[in-house]
Amino acid sequence: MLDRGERSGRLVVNTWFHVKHRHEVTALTGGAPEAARVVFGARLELAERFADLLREHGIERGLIGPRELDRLWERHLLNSAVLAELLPPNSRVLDVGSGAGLPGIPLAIARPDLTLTLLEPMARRVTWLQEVITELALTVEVVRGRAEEGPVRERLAGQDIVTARAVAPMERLAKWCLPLLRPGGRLLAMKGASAAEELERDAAAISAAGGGRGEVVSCGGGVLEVPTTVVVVKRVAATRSAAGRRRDGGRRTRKDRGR
Ligand SMILES: C[S@@+](CC[C@H](N)C(=O)[O-])C[C@H]1O[C@@H](n2cnc3c(N)ncnc32)[C@H](O)[C@@H]1O
Repeated sequence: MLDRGERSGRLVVNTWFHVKHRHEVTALTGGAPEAARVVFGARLELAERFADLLREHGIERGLIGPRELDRLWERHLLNSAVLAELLPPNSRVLDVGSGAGLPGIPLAIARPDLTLTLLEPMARRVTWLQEVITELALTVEVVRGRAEEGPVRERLAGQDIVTARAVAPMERLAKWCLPLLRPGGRLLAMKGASAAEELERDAAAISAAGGGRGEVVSCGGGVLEVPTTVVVVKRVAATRSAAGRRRDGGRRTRKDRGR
């Protein structure tokens, strides 16, 4: 799918969303598109090394499918890194279900000011994430576990931001991720074209889990052909169980009940 054009420094690419309509992107040496320099700046080389690691080991280690090799940058690295637009400086960020390291590793590369943790339950993926972090000398913590587990909640609660890409529907993400945020913190769920429908469908569950109304926003509009669609949900209240008790151990106040 990815074939080198005749002119030097240009690539002709069939992108994932326009398979029939070929378009051109300017390529940097090493195969990264020009947009990668805008997004990763002086840390582009680290992003290129991550792309190389995924290209060399991603398929054999069950992290990406063979079709992803040709669209690593646009669909995976850049699509993930542009989420940085929504992250305030020096935020404490948790990437739930990090898998191959998306969006967590591109965010760690693009934004070294963040305090980043990657959460992943599968042992072999945790090993991969630790290897990548060592190889790229990133300051990132990796935790093995599931977002909804008690010890994980105790250890990782109070995040400013929780990210999740291709992990679960909004209903489950809200239940798993909102308790990991500080009040006022935000869940950023990377979603596809049906983001607005999903948000509407799961609105009641999101509210019950302590989330606000939620909105669909777009990131990377200036650099990506297809901007990244993100569902943003603010944690506005403590998570409530059916019995009316807060999952965080507190009692409901008159103010809570009136919400
Ligand atoms: C489809 S993969 C996506 C991985 C990565 N975010 C990406 O976009 O390439 C979903 C990941 O979520 C992890 N996962 C599933 N349930 C989870 C849970 N309850 N808590 C944390 N991670 C979970 C899986 O182990 C898997 O690595």
